[in-house]
Amino acid sequence: MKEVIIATKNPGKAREFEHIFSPRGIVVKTLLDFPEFPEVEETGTTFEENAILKAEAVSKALNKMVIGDDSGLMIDALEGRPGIYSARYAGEPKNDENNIDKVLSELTGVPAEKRTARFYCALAVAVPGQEAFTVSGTCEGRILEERRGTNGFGYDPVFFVPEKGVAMAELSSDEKNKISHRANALMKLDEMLDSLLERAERS
Ligand SMILES: O=c1[nH]c(=O)c2ncn([C@@H]3O[C@H](COP(=O)(O)OP(=O)(O)OP(=O)(O)O)[C@@H](O)[C@H]3O)c2[nH]1
Ligand SMILES: [Mg+2]
Repeated sequence: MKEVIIATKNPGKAREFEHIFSPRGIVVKTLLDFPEFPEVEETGTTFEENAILKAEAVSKALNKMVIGDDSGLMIDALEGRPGIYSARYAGEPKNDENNIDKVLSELTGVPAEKRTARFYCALAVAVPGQEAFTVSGTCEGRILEERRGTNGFGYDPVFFVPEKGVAMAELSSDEKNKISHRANALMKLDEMLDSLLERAERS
């Protein structure tokens, strides 16, 4: 059985990875399957550093290949915020609704053409005994003035995807997983993934 471990406790990310991997016959495990595993502290200053911190902590603990995902929303009118602080933008404990409210209030009065933003996803691959490496993907859009749709997670209800003409949260998971920052990053792993998984199976 091919299995990939993702170092995340975020159920929204977990669902997306399952959706992307299961048609390929790959079983996804996340930290939701290891509830005793503590949340990895994200002390890095970039998405890449944090993705590596997550992947390596879990890879060392389980002695297996692990993928870490650090992602977030970068809004041009807010000089790239919330960025690496996206999950906790409105403070602890992390709360998607409060984060959206904070972003919308900071953008009050900013016209549509200046509400450009992008999602960014860094994926780190940690293999025991090897140096971790990263790939990244983005997805361009614009911040709406109010929520639309109920799919996805995080800031999806206020992230307008121009190429689709709807909010990210109005897309089906099939549609989101074709165009998202996470899907674009994963695509860059695609060629390596089979050999990495075979090696992981043998280890
Ligand atoms: O609308 C969204 N659609 C997405 O597709 C998406 N991807 C990331 N994000 C935001 O960025 C934070 C990640 O922070 P993050 O990488 O630290 O993850 P997290 O803390 O939620 O879980 P973990 O993986 O660290 O366990 C998340 O909480 C969200 O606020 C997204 N928002
Ligand atoms: Mg996190």
